Amino acid sequence: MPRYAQLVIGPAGSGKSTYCSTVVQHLGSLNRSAQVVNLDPAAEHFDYPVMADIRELIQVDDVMEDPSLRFGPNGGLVFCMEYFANNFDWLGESLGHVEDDYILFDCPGQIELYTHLPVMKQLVEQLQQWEFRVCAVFLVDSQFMVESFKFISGVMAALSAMVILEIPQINIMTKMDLLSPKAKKEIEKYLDPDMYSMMEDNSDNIRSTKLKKLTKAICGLIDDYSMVRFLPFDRTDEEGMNIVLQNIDFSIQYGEDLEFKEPKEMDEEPANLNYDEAFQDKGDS
Ligand SMILES: Nc1nc2c(ncn2[C@@H]2O[C@H](COP(=O)(O)OP(=O)(O)OP(=O)(O)O)[C@@H](O)[C@H]2O)c(=O)[nH]1
Ligand SMILES: [Mg+2]
Repeated sequence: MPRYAQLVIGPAGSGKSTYCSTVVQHLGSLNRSAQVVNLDPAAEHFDYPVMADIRELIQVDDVMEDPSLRFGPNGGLVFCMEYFANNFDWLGESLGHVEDDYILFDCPGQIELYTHLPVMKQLVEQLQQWEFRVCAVFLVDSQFMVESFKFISGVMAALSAMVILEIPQINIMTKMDLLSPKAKKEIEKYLDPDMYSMMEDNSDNIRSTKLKKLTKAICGLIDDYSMVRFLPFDRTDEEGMNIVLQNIDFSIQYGEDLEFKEPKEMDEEPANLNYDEAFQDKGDS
């Protein structure tokens, strides 16, 4: 039987730890069990019960205080993650082997982990060897996405994680509950973005012709290949959370084996919604 994993990633403060605790609670209310592993060696606060905590293996404070290392907070975190990559046995022992596991990994927010360092890719490969079906859940804070250029840089960050990890990725805009109804309406255009018109709207702000051309080329590439879109995540909206979960479950084929063993009733709803259908439903409502 496969095991299932969500790698919860995204910039610092985007809401990763809050997402993990909200989703675990929500799954509990649906009678589905899920566990969380904290992979942030600098974590100070989270309010979910942990199945395993990287701080048992190594802590950033210890690394920073070590006189032979003398790292600052960011270098310290990179050191911790490299140490972790050399000690995956610790994670293997902590996870044990329970069939049908569904585990959320609450990852650190440093962007360099998803742009050029190999550790997250190594983690994915290790989990796949342990028979996990892994997807990435990339979070961005909706508060920062109300302007086109901030949005484009968020898209690029999501894309860089997609390219480096090479696994299915669901991109999510968090903290939707903090938006006013007007801002919510405004942000809808960013969920399934038309990058060409976004570029047109803002191209007057760019003075350099070369930069204008480059931005246009990037927007065109993203749009032509429909590479990045976002699902809204509002922790106060159960229906919306279900749509996010359906997309994630679909990407890791959660439930396929269960269906195989227990044939469905004729009139039963399909367990997995197609990504487009789910997105369409949300867009229409
Ligand atoms: N209102 C609201 N606040 C949120 C939500 N998600 C996160 N927050 C708040 O945003 C802040 C950061 O959230 P965290 O969950 O710690 O973010 P994180 O991505 O784990 O942060 P790092 O681990 O430091 O990178 C906290 O004050 C949270 O309470 C949300 O959906 N709604
Ligand atoms: Mg966190």
